[in-house]
Amino acid sequence: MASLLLPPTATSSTLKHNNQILKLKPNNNAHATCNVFLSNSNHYRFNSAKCHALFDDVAKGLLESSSVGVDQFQRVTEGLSDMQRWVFLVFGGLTWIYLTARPGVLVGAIDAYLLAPLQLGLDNLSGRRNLKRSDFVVGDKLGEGSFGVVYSGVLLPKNVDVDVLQKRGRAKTTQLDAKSKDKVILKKVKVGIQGAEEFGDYEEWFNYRLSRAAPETCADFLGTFVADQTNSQFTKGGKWLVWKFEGDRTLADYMKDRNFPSNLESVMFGRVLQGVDSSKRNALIIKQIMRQIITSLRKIHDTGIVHRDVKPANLVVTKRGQIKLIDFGAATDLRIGKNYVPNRTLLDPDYCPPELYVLPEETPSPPPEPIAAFLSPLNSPDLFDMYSAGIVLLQMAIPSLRSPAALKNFNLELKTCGYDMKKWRDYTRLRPDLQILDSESSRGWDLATKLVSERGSLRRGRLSAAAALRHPYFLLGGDQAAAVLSKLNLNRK
Ligand SMILES: Nc1ncnc2c1ncn2[C@@H]1O[C@H](COP(=O)(O)OP(=O)(O)OP(=O)(O)O)[C@@H](O)[C@H]1O
Repeated sequence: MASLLLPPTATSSTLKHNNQILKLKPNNNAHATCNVFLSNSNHYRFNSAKCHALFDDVAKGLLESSSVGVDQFQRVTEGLSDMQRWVFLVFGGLTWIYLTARPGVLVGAIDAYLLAPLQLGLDNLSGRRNLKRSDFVVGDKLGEGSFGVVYSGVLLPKNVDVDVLQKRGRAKTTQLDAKSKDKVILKKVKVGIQGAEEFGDYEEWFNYRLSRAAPETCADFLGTFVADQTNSQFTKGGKWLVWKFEGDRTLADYMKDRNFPSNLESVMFGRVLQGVDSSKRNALIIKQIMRQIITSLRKIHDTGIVHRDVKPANLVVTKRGQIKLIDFGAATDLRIGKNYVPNRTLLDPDYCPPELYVLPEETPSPPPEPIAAFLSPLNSPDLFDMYSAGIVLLQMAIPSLRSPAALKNFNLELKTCGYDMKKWRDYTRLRPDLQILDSESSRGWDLATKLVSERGSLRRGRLSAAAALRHPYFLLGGDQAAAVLSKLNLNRK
């Protein structure tokens, strides 16, 4: 039987048993009797034998209620000296802290080796992944990266075959009168280009991973198919990735317009801001966009993923005013070290932080995947994206930084100033209009200086997504209130 040792010198012991706080107190006459005070203020006196039995009961109860783990721990630690037991405890504790610390190597491993295969099985059963080329009609080309070409397209209804449509001369998206829910985006991975196949595999992997972990942050991923080589529309075979069409324009498209940010007002806030001073409106629109970007980054960073290509062209604006991340070809998952070293051509130098790689430069380059995963909790890899988010904030708030040429000049100046925005402000010849950032006690400016900066060490330096959301810039949530109001109005109509 388990027994609780109360040394003869002990004056009292407090224990919790059956939801009662028991205070056991030996009497002055040593072991002859003891007093038991219950938390319901009852008080009992026991003789020595009863007292001993009571201690035994309490000890047994404690051991039983403290889960099987205690039992196992006892078995494991049986035969160990006190010193060895302490070493065992400290080592176990540190391992646990390491595995569960951000970005969460343990949960990452569970996701990669358990949940991913499970999702694959379920998707196969439900037919979600059984896409084939004849399910789609491919439309206009929307973009071309180093490893893929992106097209608009339409997902055909189940009973319609693209070959039949082609024979009838109706195999163009414009001829299909597609409902918006059937519109898709297709990315064809280039064939015969070194690294392209790997890029396609990574992008597929990250999209499935995010559809499990943070689906609201990115475009809805429908799956992939491999085209045969015979069909003219899908020349040369190769892998295709398919997403739901999320919106006509990216943030970059909106920013090219002279009316930015007013051109986003109705999609983000409906008519809620009518009557508000125009500079305040602009500031609120920009704040809402930044809030959404950083909230999404916090979510993906919590899953251990760093996007590494955050820029206006990779942020799609949905018709409900949501900002969604696309293009995960350069992303990395630090919990399992996936795609740790991206192809450098995938990184956009205009939005890249000075440290370039996600781990600090001191890390021997390039560490193999498991080592990258092992090191990741010790670093702050997410800060890579926060720099890019800071550049997006600057471009939105300062009109003269929006063109690619101006951004390049800005980056040259910033480099000369050692990535110190305060120095840049005195140094620049770009005559920036800082009105939006300087409004509301310069909170926007302060946030920008804490994002567009050197990475720093041990979280002293650039702000993480979670810390940025706690910055005073976001505390006065006028933008959030307006967004909620506008949604309420929409729902009422
Ligand atoms: N889910 C989506 N919904 C709407 N539009 C999308 C979606 N995905 C991609 N696009 C459009 O396709 C364009 C190219 O997509 P993406 O950035 O993923 O491809 P890419 O091959 O990396 O091209 P690039 O190198 O030009 O960025 C985007 O800029 C956007 O306009």
